Amino acid sequence: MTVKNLDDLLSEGVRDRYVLVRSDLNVPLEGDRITDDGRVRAALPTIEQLAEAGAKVVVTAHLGRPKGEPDPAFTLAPVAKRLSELLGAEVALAGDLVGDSAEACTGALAAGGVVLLENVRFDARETSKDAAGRAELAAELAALVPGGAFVSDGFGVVHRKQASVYEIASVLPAYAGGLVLAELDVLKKLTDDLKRPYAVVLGGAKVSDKLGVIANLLTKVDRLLIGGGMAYTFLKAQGHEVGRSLLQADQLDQVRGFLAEAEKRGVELVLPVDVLAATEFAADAPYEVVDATAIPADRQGLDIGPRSRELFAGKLADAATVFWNGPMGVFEFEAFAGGTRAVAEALVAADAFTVVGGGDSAAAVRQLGLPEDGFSHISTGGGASLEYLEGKELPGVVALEGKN
Ligand SMILES: Nc1ncnc2c1ncn2[C@@H]1O[C@H](COP(=O)(O)OP(=O)(O)O)[C@@H](O)[C@H]1O
Ligand SMILES: O=C(OP(=O)(O)O)[C@H](O)COP(=O)(O)O
Repeated sequence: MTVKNLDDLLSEGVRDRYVLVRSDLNVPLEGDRITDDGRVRAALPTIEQLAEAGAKVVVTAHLGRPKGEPDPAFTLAPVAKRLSELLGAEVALAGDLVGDSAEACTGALAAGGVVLLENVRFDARETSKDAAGRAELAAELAALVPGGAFVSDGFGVVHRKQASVYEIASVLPAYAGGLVLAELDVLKKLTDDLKRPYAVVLGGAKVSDKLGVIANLLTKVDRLLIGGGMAYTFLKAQGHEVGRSLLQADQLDQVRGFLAEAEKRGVELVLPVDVLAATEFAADAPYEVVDATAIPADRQGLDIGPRSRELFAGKLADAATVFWNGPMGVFEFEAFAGGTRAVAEALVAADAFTVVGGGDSAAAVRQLGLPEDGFSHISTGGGASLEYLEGKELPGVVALEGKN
């Protein structure tokens, strides 16, 4: 891979030069309170190095999945505030992405200053399927930073073929940021120097996205443990009722295929045997422990149950390598955090190379008070890590290759 990196850019000299940085600042929020600032902290070193070298730093990032138009619920304002605190210098938030406010803010930047553009997904062209639309937005972003360079540092989003991740690298001299390189370096160990048994644990709520990686993972892993919101599509595919639990009804056939393929390949596919079935999606919802095969029609599974926790921990105890993405339940609610805690504790206890990936999974580990050094690596990217482990090319990395 011939990719220029941040050090190359710094050694070219950036004083008074614009640098557009794509970071992943997609943090969990409760109202306007950031519940875990891990991604902001992870983005900091690149921004700091560029500012210290006298660049005019323009940061672009997304928050959540707004519908391609401005939506105050997804403003990056809390992130700009946190970034300012961590940086110890004011980071202005432009009121838009490529409009008058962005032009004014970037135009007023002094050497060493940092500006954050408003949520890049407020513009429908960012995530558009139409490459011409994405290219147009990339050109508008580039116009904000005349004579500038681009640093790709948002590891959590490198699997997305989006304007600020992919097309932008064709219109500005492009460099890989330290975070992207560091993350790829660790993940390489899971592909090039893999110790077996190799277990992957999947959960979380981005079920449709992450079902897509399973076909490939089945060719690589010894054990696949499925919990979280992902488990119910598997239970349903086995013919069980899942009540009002999260379900990807249009992918049941695909999941039946995974079950058959796992059996054929001798991959141990482990599903929950019991779940906490709640009356509603709420922190104080009444719930009961039920067999995973007998979820009442009016209930939804919000966590894996005690027998499943033991089962999962047992399957992880003698693994040599574990990759985990996606909480086992709605860990944000104390009553439904036990399954996630059990898996996290099993990883800490295991004598294995352990990687946790994903915004919420990493947040869960920290919020539940587990020691960060109990894991070999905590990655900022869930989907990005999974697609790398699948052996897929990551658009945000491909875009950097052979540039400059
Ligand atoms: N059984 C479940 N039902 C609904 N949501 C769930 C369930 N289990 C986990 N979740 C939710 O999944 C979310 C995280 O999913 P995801 O974004 O896929 O993980 P990550 O950010 O680590 O990649 C959390 O907010 C959690 O509440
Ligand atoms: O949170 C993210 O990914 P993750 O949940 O897979 O870790 C990234 O910010 C990417 O967000 P997206 O999945 O909405 O493209």
